[in-house]
Amino acid sequence: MEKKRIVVKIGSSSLTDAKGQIDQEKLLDHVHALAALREAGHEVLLVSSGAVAAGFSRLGYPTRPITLKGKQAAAAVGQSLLVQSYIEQFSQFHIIPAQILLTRNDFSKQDRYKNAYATITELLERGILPIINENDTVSVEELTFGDNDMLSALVSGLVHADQLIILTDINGLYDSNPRTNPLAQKIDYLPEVTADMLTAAEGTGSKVGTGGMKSKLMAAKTAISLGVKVFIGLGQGNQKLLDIIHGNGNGTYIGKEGLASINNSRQWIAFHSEVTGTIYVDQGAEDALLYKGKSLLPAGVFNIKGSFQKCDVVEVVGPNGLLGKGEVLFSSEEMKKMMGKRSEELSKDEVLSSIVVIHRNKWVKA
Ligand SMILES: Nc1ncnc2c1ncn2[C@@H]1O[C@H](COP(=O)(O)OP(=O)(O)O)[C@@H](O)[C@H]1O
Ligand SMILES: N[C@@H](CCC(=O)OP(=O)(O)O)C(=O)O
Repeated sequence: MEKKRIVVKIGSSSLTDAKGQIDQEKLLDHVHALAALREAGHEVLLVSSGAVAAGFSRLGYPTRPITLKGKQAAAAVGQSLLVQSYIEQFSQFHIIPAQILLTRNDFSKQDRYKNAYATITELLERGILPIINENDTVSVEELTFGDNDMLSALVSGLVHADQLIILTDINGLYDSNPRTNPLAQKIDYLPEVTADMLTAAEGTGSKVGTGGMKSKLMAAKTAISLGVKVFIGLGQGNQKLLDIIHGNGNGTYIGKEGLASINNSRQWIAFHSEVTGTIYVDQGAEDALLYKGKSLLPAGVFNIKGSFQKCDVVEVVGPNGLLGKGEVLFSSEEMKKMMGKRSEELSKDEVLSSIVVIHRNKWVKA
């Protein structure tokens, strides 16, 4: 049997009740299934929502709070209750969980991103089961992942998972919301996430969850572009996750077979980096970058905008518009002196150790 790396995301509605209590029976069902997946030899990471939903009633809120401070306070209480339940339930299977709380900044700063990867890999190598959630108590609205569906997609890419399983309270994607349209048809397989599908998934989800089906589909789109196939749906009993990875799950499978994984440098540039400048290139450079798989050389650059440092990420614009993003090997000041010059002229300059502006391994197409 081939050992797989699986990320399982469990939504609030699959862990808690509407009154704001952890549903221990539901949680135990998930724990059983996660343990069975490991027992079968697979590596497992869990992205668990439910902190706000598990915490709000203890603070005296009648429903899930809507203010930022209310959600953060509820998450602070609920996260520890959740992890306490996981530790207790996993102990029956001799599985040691590790709590990892991430913020958007942990992805956008490259050193933190690399560090998160190293730590998670170390935990997996030592047989620990990482339980990941957003660090809700310190995340501010503009700096969040949006929801845990997107967090789970980004985590799947980071760890090069074979599959992302999003467990929710409905058996997959329908062509319109089945809670409001009794004629809605279930979709068993989706090769890719289209704009039409995103429209079909509009509408709010449960009272305790956040994003509804649309946020799951947007996450699926991201996971697929990171090379990870996705399942969205539900199941019951300890075999449910094994059934899902064997193609017998009750839900929607998304993504074609044989998706290519993307290395972490490229993932970081494409999805997490902050762009600090723009480089304008001519037709020859556009062809080299887009169709010939080559690095960008100074001769093809005719203008730059913004102030950037070596190793910053910049956008590259060609005669036909935005081409992509890449890690630049010279600062904007150095670039001003270099642009338009042919490599032979530049290599005479001993100050410059390299004449590549953006290396092809640190470049991603738009
Ligand atoms: N096209 C659709 N297909 C399936 N579910 C949909 C669709 N549009 C909206 N939904 C809603 O999305 C809900 C799942 O999202 P949500 O409650 O946020 O789950 P979770 O808490 O698991 O993240 C479903 O219960 C359903 O009401
Ligand atoms: N970090 C939040 C996640 C909220 C969230 O995305 O919930 P869900 O839509 O149920 O996955 C929490 O733990 O409550």
